[in-house]
Amino acid sequence: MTSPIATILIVDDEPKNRSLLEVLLKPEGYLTVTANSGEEALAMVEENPPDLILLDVMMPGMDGYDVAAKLKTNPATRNLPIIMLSALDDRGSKLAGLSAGAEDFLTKPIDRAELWVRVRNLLRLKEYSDFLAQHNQLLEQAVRGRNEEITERKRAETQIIRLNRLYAILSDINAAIVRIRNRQELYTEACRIAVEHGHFRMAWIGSVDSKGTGLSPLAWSGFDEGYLDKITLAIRNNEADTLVLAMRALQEKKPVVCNDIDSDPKLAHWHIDARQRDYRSMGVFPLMGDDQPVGLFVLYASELNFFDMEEIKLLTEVTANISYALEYIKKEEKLNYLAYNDVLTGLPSRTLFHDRLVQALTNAHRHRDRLGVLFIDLDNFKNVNDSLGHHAGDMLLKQVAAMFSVCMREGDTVARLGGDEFVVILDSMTSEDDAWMVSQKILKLMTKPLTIEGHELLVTCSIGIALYPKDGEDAKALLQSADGALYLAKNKGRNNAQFCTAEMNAKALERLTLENDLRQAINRQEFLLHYQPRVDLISGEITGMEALVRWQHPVQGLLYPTKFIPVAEESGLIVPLGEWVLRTACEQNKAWQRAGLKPVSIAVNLSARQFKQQDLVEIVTRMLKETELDPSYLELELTESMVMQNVEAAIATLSQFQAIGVKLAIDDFGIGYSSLNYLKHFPISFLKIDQSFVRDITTNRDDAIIAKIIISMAHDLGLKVIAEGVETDGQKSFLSLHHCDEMQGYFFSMPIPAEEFEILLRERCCMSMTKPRLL
Ligand SMILES: Nc1nc2c(ncn2[C@@H]2O[C@@H]3COP(=O)(O)O[C@H]4[C@@H](O)[C@H](n5cnc6c(=O)[nH]c(N)nc65)O[C@@H]4COP(=O)(O)O[C@H]3[C@H]2O)c(=O)[nH]1
Repeated sequence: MTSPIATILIVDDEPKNRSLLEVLLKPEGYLTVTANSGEEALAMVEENPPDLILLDVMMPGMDGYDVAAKLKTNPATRNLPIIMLSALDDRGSKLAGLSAGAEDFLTKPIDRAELWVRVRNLLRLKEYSDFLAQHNQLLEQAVRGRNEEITERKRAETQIIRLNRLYAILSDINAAIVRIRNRQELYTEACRIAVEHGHFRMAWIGSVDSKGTGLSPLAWSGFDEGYLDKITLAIRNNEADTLVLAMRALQEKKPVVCNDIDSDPKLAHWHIDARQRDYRSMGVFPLMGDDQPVGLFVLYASELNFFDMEEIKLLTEVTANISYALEYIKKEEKLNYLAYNDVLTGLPSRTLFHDRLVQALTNAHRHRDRLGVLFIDLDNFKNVNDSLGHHAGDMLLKQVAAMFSVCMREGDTVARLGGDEFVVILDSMTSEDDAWMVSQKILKLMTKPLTIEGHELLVTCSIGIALYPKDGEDAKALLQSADGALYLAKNKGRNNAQFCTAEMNAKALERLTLENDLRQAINRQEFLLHYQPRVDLISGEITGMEALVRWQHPVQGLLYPTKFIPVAEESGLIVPLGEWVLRTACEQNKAWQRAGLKPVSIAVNLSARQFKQQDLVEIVTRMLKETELDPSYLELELTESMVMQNVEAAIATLSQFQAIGVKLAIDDFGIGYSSLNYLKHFPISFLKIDQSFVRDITTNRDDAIIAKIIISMAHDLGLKVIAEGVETDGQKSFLSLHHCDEMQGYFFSMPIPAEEFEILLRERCCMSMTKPRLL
């Protein structure tokens, strides 16, 4: 097939666009003609059909879609290839153009190289289809003149089938290139088309590493039966000599074919495998990027001598088009990356941050979650830039960005807005304190000097905190609040974090002071334990006690756990505090036993953080050993949520406690998961019904029913039930009536200091079952 000079009709109502396209196409050797409207274009096509049309979509009067539809419904112009031109880059416009019949679509501003490739491909396809049409005519003539050479007809038929196949591959792969913007999808589709339309037995595509030799198969289609696994193994074992054709194609950067695998001695190690799968010929076509091989398109056919000149030429063209598409995807990825990421730090950029914030706010709104935004500004960044230069400034920003990222949880976003401004989105916070804690973590992190280009620098930062929904319900309002809070932080002398409201700042300050005091309280021995008796419901005897921690604060007086346990938990101070409680409780119980008082067990509350400690069982064992308390006199109280968080790990830890003889109780039962069903898997001895059920047990029918159910189901599971917070005779009677085993509450005694509890025990006292003792 020889190609005469192709004529291209350019249809655009903008004269500037028409001239630009002419300037781009003429040097490539094409003849160009122009029309300034759809109507004029149709008239010109009728008079003198071009070889290809570049058709603008948006034109006054008849638009590009109408023109394409008209041409494609007319049998005389149906085969004219059309490339639509539009400033709209959306999928919908492209699909509308393609469904109007256009073969291809280009987005304005037109990329010169892309225009050339698309025009060249479509002209080539047209050449094939014209050629096919001519042959069809010849064939029809041949059929009509029955006596003409049969062999010639057969040859023409075979040629037509073959060309049809080539045409199908080229056109389908070109359509895939226009449609697909994802590398893997493109590979998979190209292999599928080669097998389904090109009738190859198998096709695979592999990528090549940056050294140009390491190959990894990424997509395949057709009859493989483990062949690709063997190739992958050969690659992994570095058997370059068994992959001769692939290696040659990579080195020579051009196609390599073998038209008879079975008799090629270089492929001897593949003979059996190839024969079993009916692979007779194979072709290896390199995919190129920046003049270097980036991959290979490998095709196997079940005919001998499958790859003739025409076939190789076409497949070379197909691979050139795939290579072009890969380059395009790479460019697009780079552009996307640059649009969404800060090049210096690799953090999300302002645009991506904004997208994520809007997304996070939508989720928070839907799930009624809280969300926090922190605005962070480095305090002395300008000094670094001025004194050490911009390069040092850049290095500092990179280090700081990496440090910020490290202290975030998965799901949180750290972004750089520009300069020394960073911003953090804290997703799904459990409490408002979370934002405060993260800000403190960041401030703490920044107290460590950084080494930048040999200089040791101390760079502090100021942080503004805003919370959704209270400080703003949309991205703009929230950012304004965070910015306002940052201003407050700067005004307060920098190196601190501020909320945007006075009330929140006061709370934060209080919390911060409490945490600092708590830190010193352990060393200053400001903690003490109070003990609350547990009473047997039938005999009224004291069966045990619960140790409850108190803090004798030097300024604020006696503080109760609800005031400081959450802060201790969040700051990690609960671990040393918890150990102190355990040791003191065991020591005290042993001391009473040594003094000859009635031996009873002591219950100690464990916090969630303590329960997660890897060496908790060892710590408890050590405490028991050191205090010489028999393990059967120690009970550990856990909440439902603690054991339900990781059921398997919880069962393992609880079993270890059971093995050493320590008893276990589930505290506050009923308010958590209410999964009595699960409880049978835990080796526990007691269930403590939460106060909130006991409170209204005599007045609220639901609470009464729940309490009754908990008691009877716990008994079925062999557990003892303890009711907490029993304050009245009515509550006590109800619980006795329904066979609750033990009780604890102000009705019997408030939690009391050790000396008072000792008196209770010394009296070997049966608690009064009729009148409140200490209320
Ligand atoms: N209204 C009312 N309240 C009653 C009555 N009887 C007892 N209480 C109170 O209910 C709480 C029972 O302890 P809890 O459920 O384990 O709940 C405890 C426990 O979860 C935690 N806690 C106390 N000590 C420790 C400790 O050493 N370590 C840990 N991790 N948590 C502790 O703090 C929570 C509160 O402790 P406290 O303030 O001592 O409050 C105690 C106790 O004083 C009653 O009849 N009516």
